[in-house]
Amino acid sequence: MCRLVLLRQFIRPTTTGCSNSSTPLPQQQLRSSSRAEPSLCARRSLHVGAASIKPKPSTPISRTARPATLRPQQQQSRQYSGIPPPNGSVKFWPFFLIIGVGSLGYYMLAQKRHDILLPHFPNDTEAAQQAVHKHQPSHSSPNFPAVVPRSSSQATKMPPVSTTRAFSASDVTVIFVLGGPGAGKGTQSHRLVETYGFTHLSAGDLLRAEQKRPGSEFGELISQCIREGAIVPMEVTVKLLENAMRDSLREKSGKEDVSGVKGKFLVDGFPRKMDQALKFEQTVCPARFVLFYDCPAEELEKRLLERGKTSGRTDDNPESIRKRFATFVETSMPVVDHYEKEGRVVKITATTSIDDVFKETQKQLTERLGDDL
Ligand SMILES: Nc1ncnc2c1ncn2[C@@H]1O[C@H](COP(=O)(O)OP(=O)(O)O)[C@@H](O)[C@H]1O
Ligand SMILES: O=c1ccn([C@@H]2O[C@H](COP(=O)(O)OP(=O)(O)O)[C@@H](O)[C@H]2O)c(=O)[nH]1
Repeated sequence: MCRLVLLRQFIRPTTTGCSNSSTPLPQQQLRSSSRAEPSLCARRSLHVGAASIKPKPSTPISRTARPATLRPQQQQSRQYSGIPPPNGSVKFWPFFLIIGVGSLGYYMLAQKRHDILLPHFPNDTEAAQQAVHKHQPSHSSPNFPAVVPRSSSQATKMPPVSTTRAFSASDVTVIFVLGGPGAGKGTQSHRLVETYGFTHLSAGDLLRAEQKRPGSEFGELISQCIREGAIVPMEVTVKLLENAMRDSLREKSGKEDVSGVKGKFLVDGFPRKMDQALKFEQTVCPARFVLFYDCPAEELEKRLLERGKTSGRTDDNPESIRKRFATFVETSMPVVDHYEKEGRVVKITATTSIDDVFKETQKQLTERLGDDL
């Protein structure tokens, strides 16, 4: 894909040039940077070592050269350092007391920090994903996203993901809407809602709403992922989408049980990672196809910086944009490639005007969906 090539060219110099980038560093880069650190340390210690082991003029001290007797002042000071007290017992308890109190203080501080901090989010995006994936899905909170209080012993748990499909593809039409950040997914989705009555589910909007929800167990995790341009663990996003679909069908039908209720959904900005794609199609509903808005990085960046003037989003800034581009190329494009191999991608050039992009979208959807549109 020529646009992809452009995007890859665009991000390469920035991602490889920044050492504190949150995007996944190529393994080689990681390895070389970890090799560089010891050598820096080695240089430092060499420097210190050279100073400390500088040979002093040798003045051999022979036993015979020592003064035979100590002056009274010296004798007194030695009583406090080396010579045992008159009663013969050395007092060790103050040392034990200090060590004991110090250890207890350190332990309490460590416990407190452990409770306050969410899973440590390292700079490397892939490492961050691994860190959060260590938290296994909980099988005891079926009403996610419910208010799950964080007790001191409770780590962040992922919501459960069901193993059967929540909706039937014969009732529900799902179209994934993908494209780089700022490609116009949201803009085109809104138009499609107005014209065809789709239900628009933006994964990013759902995550931002969950982030703000008082008592959300995932708020801090989501906020960190979004700022870092990383992908929130799929359990969270898949469950949010499933819940939103169910809510929409319930609202539409006025029934609690939504089996047999028809609906058509634009799932915007999802799936951004292969695991999400597979999990959603296995457990929620298979997608009909992917609407992919193709746009070069230069244009995306221009649009995002413009949007950032008014969006209030924590990730519409140059640093986060760079990270999002890298995540898009490395993690999300393989999803598009996967669906393309299956003949399930409808590619639309997103560089023309909003109206023209929409006309092209309508044309393609009509061809694909026919009466279902
Ligand atoms: N075809 C287009 N031409 C110019 N600007 C566009 C176009 N499509 C969207 N935009 C603008 O670009 C910005 C990003 O669009 P948006 O739909 O929010 O992108 P996404 O949902 O893909 O992140 C918005 O400010 C929007 O008005
Ligand atoms: O399935 C998703 C969709 C979004 N995000 C996060 O939400 C951010 C914003 O996504 P959105 O689709 O709102 O914005 P875009 O980047 O497309 O402009 C992304 O960078 C990710 O951090 C995520 O983790 N999983």
